[in-house]
Amino acid sequence: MSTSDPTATPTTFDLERRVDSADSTLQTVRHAAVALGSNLGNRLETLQGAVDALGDTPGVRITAVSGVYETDAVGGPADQPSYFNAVVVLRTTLPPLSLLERGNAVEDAFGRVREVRWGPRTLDVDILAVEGVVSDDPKLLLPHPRAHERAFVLAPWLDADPQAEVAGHGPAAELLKGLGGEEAQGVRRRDDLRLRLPE
Ligand SMILES: Nc1ncnc2c1ncn2[C@@H]1O[C@H](COP(=O)(O)OP(=O)(O)OP(=O)(O)O)[C@@H](O)[C@H]1O
Ligand SMILES: Nc1nc2c(c(=O)[nH]1)N=C(CO)CN2
Repeated sequence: MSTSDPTATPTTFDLERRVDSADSTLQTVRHAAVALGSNLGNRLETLQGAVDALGDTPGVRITAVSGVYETDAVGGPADQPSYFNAVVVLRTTLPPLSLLERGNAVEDAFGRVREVRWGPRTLDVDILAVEGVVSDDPKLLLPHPRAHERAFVLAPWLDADPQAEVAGHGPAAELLKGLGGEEAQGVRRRDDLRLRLPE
């Protein structure tokens, strides 16, 4: 409206502006970090498929993808195959629970079955952190409650975001150092392998 008179009739232009400004508050854009893991099937193809599927999600834009790390399985049944792990950093307008649901749908699309805790899986998608969000809802704990103690998470996360921090625990670089570095937990960067950012 060209006038501040509250009784004046709003023009179409003015109404559009007000709707736009309401939209911008509904559509908060947040940074988030998502961990990917695979230790069954074609691990590299699965991780790339997961990156592409996440990147294809309306309201999600992937801004960085880590290198690929081959990692000894932590927890669960003995003698599991090694994992390929990676981390993607993204910007999203999705509410955190919708991001989790999308991650679960991508796991299902890659044949994830849930039988044994920490058992082998074609694909695991974990939400590591969502900017400004701390959650104690067991459906979505944020930051991820075990991220700070897992070199297979911290090493690729640092790759994708050297400034990464785990709220309540500190900078990822310090946390990884405190664990004795990546080698201490059997985490090896595979320089011969690479994940592409979605086009
Ligand atoms: N930050 C999070 N990211 C992903 N899942 C979460 C998160 N917080 C809570 N969950 C819940 O954890 C449940 C179990 O997830 P999942 O089977 O992938 O665990 P996991 O990957 O095997 O183990 P871990 O949680 O130790 O990584 C999911 O149903 C989900 O609702
Ligand atoms: N190396 C490795 N070990 C794990 C992983 C993983 O992604 N990589 N995920 C787990 C449950 O999320 C349990 N153990």
